[in-house]
Amino acid sequence: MSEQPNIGVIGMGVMGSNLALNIASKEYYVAIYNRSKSRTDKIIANNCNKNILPSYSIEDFVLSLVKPRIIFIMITSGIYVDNVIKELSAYISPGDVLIDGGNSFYKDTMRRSLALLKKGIDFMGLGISGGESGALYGPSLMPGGEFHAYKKVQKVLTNIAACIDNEPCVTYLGPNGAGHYVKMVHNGIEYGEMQIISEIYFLLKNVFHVTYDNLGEIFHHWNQGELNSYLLEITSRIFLKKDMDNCNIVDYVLDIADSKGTGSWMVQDACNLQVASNIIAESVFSRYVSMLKEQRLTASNILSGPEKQKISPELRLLYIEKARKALYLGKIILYAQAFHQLAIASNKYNWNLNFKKIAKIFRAGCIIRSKFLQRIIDIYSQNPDINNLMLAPYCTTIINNYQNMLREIVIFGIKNGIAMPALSAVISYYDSYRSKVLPANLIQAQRDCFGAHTYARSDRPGVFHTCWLK
Ligand SMILES: NC(=O)C1=CN([C@@H]2O[C@H](COP(=O)(O)OP(=O)(O)OC[C@H]3O[C@@H](n4cnc5c(N)ncnc54)[C@H](OP(=O)(O)O)[C@@H]3O)[C@@H](O)[C@H]2O)C=CC1
Ligand SMILES: O=C(CO)[C@H](O)[C@H](O)COP(=O)(O)O
Repeated sequence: MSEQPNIGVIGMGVMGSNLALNIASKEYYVAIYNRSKSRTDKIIANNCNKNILPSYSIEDFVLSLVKPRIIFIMITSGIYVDNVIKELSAYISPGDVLIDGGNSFYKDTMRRSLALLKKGIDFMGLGISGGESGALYGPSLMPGGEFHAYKKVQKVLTNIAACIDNEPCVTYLGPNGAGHYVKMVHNGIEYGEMQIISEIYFLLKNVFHVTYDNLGEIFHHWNQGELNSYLLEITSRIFLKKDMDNCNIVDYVLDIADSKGTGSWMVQDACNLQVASNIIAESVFSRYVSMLKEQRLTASNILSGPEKQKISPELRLLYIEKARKALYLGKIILYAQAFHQLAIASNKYNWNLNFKKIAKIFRAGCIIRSKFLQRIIDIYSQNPDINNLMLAPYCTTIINNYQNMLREIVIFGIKNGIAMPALSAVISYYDSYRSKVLPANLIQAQRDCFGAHTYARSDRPGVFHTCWLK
């Protein structure tokens, strides 16, 4: 080990502290710095035998590191990252590498890369997934930046990343904002999966009267098959978690979902790219509706819904299996949308994203790790240029077998007054995507009628305008 730290980490919150410990555990000497001293002191007090050197000013922190310096910035995203970069700029030197490992907006990363490149500083936007245990034991890493900068940090990233089948869950993704874009899409998928799982849970609980204990068992059972995923696994365990009075804690968790921005960025970006990521949009909007708790309480006493159906035990069993299939189908179409958005963004920004490699680094360490990712890898191995994952033979077979179950589940939810925004979005997107003809002809005619926007015809080439009201 060198006498001076060779890696630095700024930000000793959940992610930064665990990442620093992970790096230190791989025989690096790590310098740490946190805005508030107390967090730094806590890390040092709890890890006195580790290769960690605390600093209490940015200047001391930077000057403690051997050149070329590798500095991870692990702080709250937004303007704070600009402020920290500004503070660092007074002490760092050309050739040093700054790595922003937070959930930064990819356009901020593009801007920061360009500005720092002019000063000879390499900047990488690094998506990190895995939460606190991932950061500590091995996350999935999504690096974007100049390739020569990646080469400087490749070893440490490879050493700290999760590993599966002897392959580290890190790969160079592309220049500037590519890494943070992929992380944003990862989070969009995370939102979508959490939402469709929640819709299924809510239907089973409120219409089929499945208890939390049974939900835990059912989800655990589902997790043994094609639906296997980290999110399903933690969900089954959440259902079963009891407090001291033997009550299921989840029952007492307030139904207001928070969000920190990545989901809404993905949806805003989908609109900018004109990509129909409606499942993720509904997942984001559902969190916003959940925030209207007071209004919902008032409305629940004023606005009526349907009577809930009475369910026989046989029907209950039948529908639980249909729900499993609806969930898997929802997941497949969610991924189809997310990877489509990635493809369009990759073209727009010339990132040349490799979708097979992206699916590979999602397989371990990260929040969306699941069995289905191997299917995606197989699909892109066979056809790297596939337009939409739904068109791959594996997905087509599942879709054709399961689509009626999804319909039944969504109809069942609607009939019983249970909102299913994301799963409804899945079936609507699916039906639109497979339609030879859509009602867009009428929209074009309306646009031409009120705004003389013109239209194309299906029977002959040209641009047309009609005086519709004369
Ligand atoms: N938690 C998670 O599961 C994941 C989080 N991320 C991302 O990683 C980043 C860090 O998240 P996390 O560790 O959870 O956050 P925490 O809230 O646990 O910690 C935030 C850290 O940022 C520092 N900070 C905040 N504002 C400033 C500022 N103005 N100047 C300097 N430092 C500041 C805090 O310092 P202080 O102690 O002084 O307040 C603290 O060290 C975020 O971008 C987050 O989105 C990415 C993947 C997963
Ligand atoms: O990046 C993450 C996981 O991958 C973070 O946990 C992020 O905070 C999750 O997003 P949100 O807080 O909006 O639910």
